Amino acid sequence: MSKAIKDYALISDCRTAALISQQGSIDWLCLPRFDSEACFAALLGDREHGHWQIYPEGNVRMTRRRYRDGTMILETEYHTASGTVCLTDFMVMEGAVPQLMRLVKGVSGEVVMTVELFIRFDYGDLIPWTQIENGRLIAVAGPSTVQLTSSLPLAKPYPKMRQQFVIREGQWHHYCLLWSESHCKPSLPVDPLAALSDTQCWWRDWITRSNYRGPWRGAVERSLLTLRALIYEPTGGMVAAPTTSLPEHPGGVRNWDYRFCWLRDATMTLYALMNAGYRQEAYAWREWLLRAVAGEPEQMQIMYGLAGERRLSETEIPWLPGYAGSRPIRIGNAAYQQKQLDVYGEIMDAFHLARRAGIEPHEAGWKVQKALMDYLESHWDDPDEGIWEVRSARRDFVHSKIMAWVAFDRAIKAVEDFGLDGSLMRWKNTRQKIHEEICSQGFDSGLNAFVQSYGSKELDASLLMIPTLGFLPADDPRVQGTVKAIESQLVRNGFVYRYSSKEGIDGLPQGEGAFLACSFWLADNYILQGQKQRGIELFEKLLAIRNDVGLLSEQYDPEQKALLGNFPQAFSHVSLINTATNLTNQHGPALERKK
Ligand SMILES: OC[C@H]1O[C@H](O[C@H]2O[C@H](CO)[C@@H](O)[C@H](O)[C@H]2O)[C@H](O)[C@@H](O)[C@@H]1O
Repeated sequence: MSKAIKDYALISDCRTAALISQQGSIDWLCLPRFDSEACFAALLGDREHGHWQIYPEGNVRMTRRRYRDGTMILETEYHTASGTVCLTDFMVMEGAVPQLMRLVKGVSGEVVMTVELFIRFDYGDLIPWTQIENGRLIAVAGPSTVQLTSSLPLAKPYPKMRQQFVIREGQWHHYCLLWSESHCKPSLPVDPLAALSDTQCWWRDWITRSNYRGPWRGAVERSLLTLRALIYEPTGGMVAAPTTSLPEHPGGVRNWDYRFCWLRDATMTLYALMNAGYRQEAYAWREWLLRAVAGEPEQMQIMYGLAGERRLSETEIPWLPGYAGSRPIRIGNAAYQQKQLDVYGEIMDAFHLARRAGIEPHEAGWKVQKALMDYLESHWDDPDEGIWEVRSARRDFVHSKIMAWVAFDRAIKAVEDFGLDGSLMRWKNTRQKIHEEICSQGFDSGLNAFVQSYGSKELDASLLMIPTLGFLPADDPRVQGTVKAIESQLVRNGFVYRYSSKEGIDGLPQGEGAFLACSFWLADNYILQGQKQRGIELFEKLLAIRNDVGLLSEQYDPEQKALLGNFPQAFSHVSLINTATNLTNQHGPALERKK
């Protein structure tokens, strides 16, 4: 049976990441990159699809987990009848190759520990050739070698490695799993305690650069660290989440691969990081973006691989049973071929925010922005698949049109406020035309609300972003009407669903959870409307559903009280940071981006 998603914690070396259960089992690890094949895939199948567990033998009375302050180093303490043991898990930062370190420390008494290692390459399918060589376990298959070293002698690995050892108060042992290319000689593992200290310094140096000082500092810093953990250090690209196919509905088909860089998710992340004072990441992201979108504007994609790869073809993996039986398991994401007009607005907004934050302008950057604007001038009125990436017919999504308006608005501001050259009059005319069109075709006076697409009677929670984007103020009656309508139709148990779950709305079978980012956006609206206390209540309700180590997935089932969808998801953590910033800013929301 699948463990609850909330049972997992994340460790990362900003190249790849692992998910570790409360029971000390690493059930998800792709090597060497976030988007590589998994060598532990028990998350989407059974233990035999690959896992690595270190756990006390016998009865565990209590388990306590936490990250070391300001780091992505996980400490899990197991209290048993005979003693207490602490397992410290982390990925080594800045190692030559990915290395996952596990330290076992005796805290009190003595505890018998069991170690079980089952390496299966290619998402649980490929049985590696495994042997013990010079005290090291070496597993080879195709392009990858995984090597395990330890302070303890290793047991024979056929078909899996299973061993026990006793740990007494004050003792410690370690295991190190190291990846290398199979045609190369495996690298030497680093010293575990030196690696622990260096990795701790790396994360703490990073988090001390945060300028958030409000009352939700713990939650904000954990979210910032999570976002940082999802940035692929070698290129500056960022994955939406480190997993594939964690379902939006248990047993359902809404299972997607999120191990790619969405321009939308990345620009929103950049916004949150810039607000928190992280400029270096903004520079790295800008360079990544300029490389990824280089070329003809009409060939720009809505998402790319970590290094800007363009072909992300979606395939299904038939051999994995899926999380809670949720199939198919998808590798790749067909959304890369979609048209989503909002990304132009996201990019123009991100560059605008960077200019406002004093990040020095970039000549090539403005050239790219102007080329995108040229393209958008003749395409803003095209129908598209929209922010939610519907897999049905293209429509005139109101959110997409609003983001087209944002693109022109920020281009105009680049000329007016920052002295850049551009077609000011033409852009102003188009901005006005889009605004008028949205207000006449995207607003339903019967519902007194903006609707999902032109002529539709459906609501859409993406429209909660209208005031934060500066399209209309929060006290505009049409915005207030939209918030009211969303409250009455899309809010259940206090959580916001992104749109109606009616058959045919998005081309997929029904059934998904409340969308957490949308729930944070509702809190933003309360704050903008001056209802700060209501905003705080909703925000704290959302904080309460984070798991024990502060992580959120994409969606939530309020009835089952279960996190759903890929985990942890950047979108949710970005929204948490933004709402906290909004609430903390005494002089009004920081999120009003129009200025
Ligand atoms: O639910 C349908 C779609 O779900 C995914 O998209 C969602 O995640 C993206 C990454 O975080 C986000 O940018 C998008 O707004 C969300 O709707 C999936 O990637 C799509 O293929 C799928 O159609």
